[in-house]
Amino acid sequence: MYFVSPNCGETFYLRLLLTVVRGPKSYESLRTVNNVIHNTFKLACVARGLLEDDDEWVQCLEEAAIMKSGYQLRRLFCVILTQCSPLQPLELWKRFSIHICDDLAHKIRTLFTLPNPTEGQIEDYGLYLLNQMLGEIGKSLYDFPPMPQPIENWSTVVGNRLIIEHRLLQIQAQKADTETNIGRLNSGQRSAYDAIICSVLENKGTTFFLNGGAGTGKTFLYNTIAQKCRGLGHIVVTVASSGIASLLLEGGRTAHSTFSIPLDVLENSICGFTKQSIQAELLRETKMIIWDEVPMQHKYCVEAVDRTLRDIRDNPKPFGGMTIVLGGDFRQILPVVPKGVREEIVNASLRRSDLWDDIRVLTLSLNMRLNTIDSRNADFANFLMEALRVPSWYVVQRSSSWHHKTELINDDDWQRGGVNEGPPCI
Ligand SMILES: Nc1ncnc2c1ncn2[C@@H]1O[C@H](COP(=O)(O)OP(=O)(O)OP(=O)(O)O)[C@@H](O)[C@H]1O
Repeated sequence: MYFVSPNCGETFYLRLLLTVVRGPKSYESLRTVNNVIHNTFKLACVARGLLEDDDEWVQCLEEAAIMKSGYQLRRLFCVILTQCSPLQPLELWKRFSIHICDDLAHKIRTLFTLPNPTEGQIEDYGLYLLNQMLGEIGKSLYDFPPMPQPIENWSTVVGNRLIIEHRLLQIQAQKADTETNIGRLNSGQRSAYDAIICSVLENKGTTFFLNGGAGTGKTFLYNTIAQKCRGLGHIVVTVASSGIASLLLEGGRTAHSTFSIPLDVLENSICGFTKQSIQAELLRETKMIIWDEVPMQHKYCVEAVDRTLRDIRDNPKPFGGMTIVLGGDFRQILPVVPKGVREEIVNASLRRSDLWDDIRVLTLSLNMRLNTIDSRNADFANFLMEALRVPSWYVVQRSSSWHHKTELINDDDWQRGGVNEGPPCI
């Protein structure tokens, strides 16, 4: 018998019935249980006790509703629909829609200037957003009967939802006290800030690499720059290579989800969205991209984004002529190359990319996390920096062929943009 995935809906339930009903003469006879003709194969399966109930998903949503936001619950509901084949999705929706849509009254008031949205409108907008999320993975609410469809065509009012999300960030930035944060920048952060803001305001399209060890205030600077530019009405896309780091950035997402970077990225890969998509429209409107923790990303990921931006913005300059702030610390995690040897890992680094030649490096060196007024803290911070810069001075050498110079983080090397022989860096 052919394999049918549980995601195939009625076809799956038909197949399930065919495995248990003896000698069926018609589709109707398959749907008949105890002389009752059921409307769908799924209901016939339920009547035969072939399916489990949705208790598991009820418990999951009940627990999530206590601590998750409306957006996170919509994502979870989307996963439950697409991956878990709930028996009665409509019942789940009816039971939890109030939680799943709990942020939407505010959104409708802000986006559509509708002062008092009704419960029906809120739920309808929730269905619209759910449908959008399903659309990202090639599904729609039609695939999960009897889930209702959104009645209102919110897209004509909303436009590009990604751009709208950024407009909300701009409104927040305009209310924030950006000037106070700018005033708090130390001299290294301030000169980096000036260079980046100058590139944005004068449309220079420079690509920067903000280099700094742990605690040197990179995240603080990213957020200050993003806030300033958003306050001026520009769109700033903030991403990080890991989900945890993206949470520290205002409006941050992972680079993979924002740019739809393929999981198996290759030398000539491009991002997984078309020139007509809403992502492309957002990136054409974007003034600057801030990308944290780039050293842990394979250089092909950054190159794929560069290639895609040149294409969708019809501009042959690096990253389509947009100001880009890449950042991170080459002393921290390097790209993961499955079963890769040292050369392969080093080769996968951004520093081995052709893009590196066009990158302007800005360096932060003052550790802002430690209270350096206490000299013991300062000494410890310096020790850590040294241990990471020249690890072989602090560990027993395994081979005489190892040198004191470290790869990727060697000072001379920064000037030349090349990579020396030496032990793997931490
Ligand atoms: N100019 C500043 N004024 C006041 N506090 C600052 C300043 N810069 C950074 N900080 C604070 O110092 C701490 C470390 O900064 P941040 O997290 O930005 O460093 P980082 O370089 O991103 O570190 P990591 O690489 O570990 O993520 C944070 O608590 C941050 O709020």
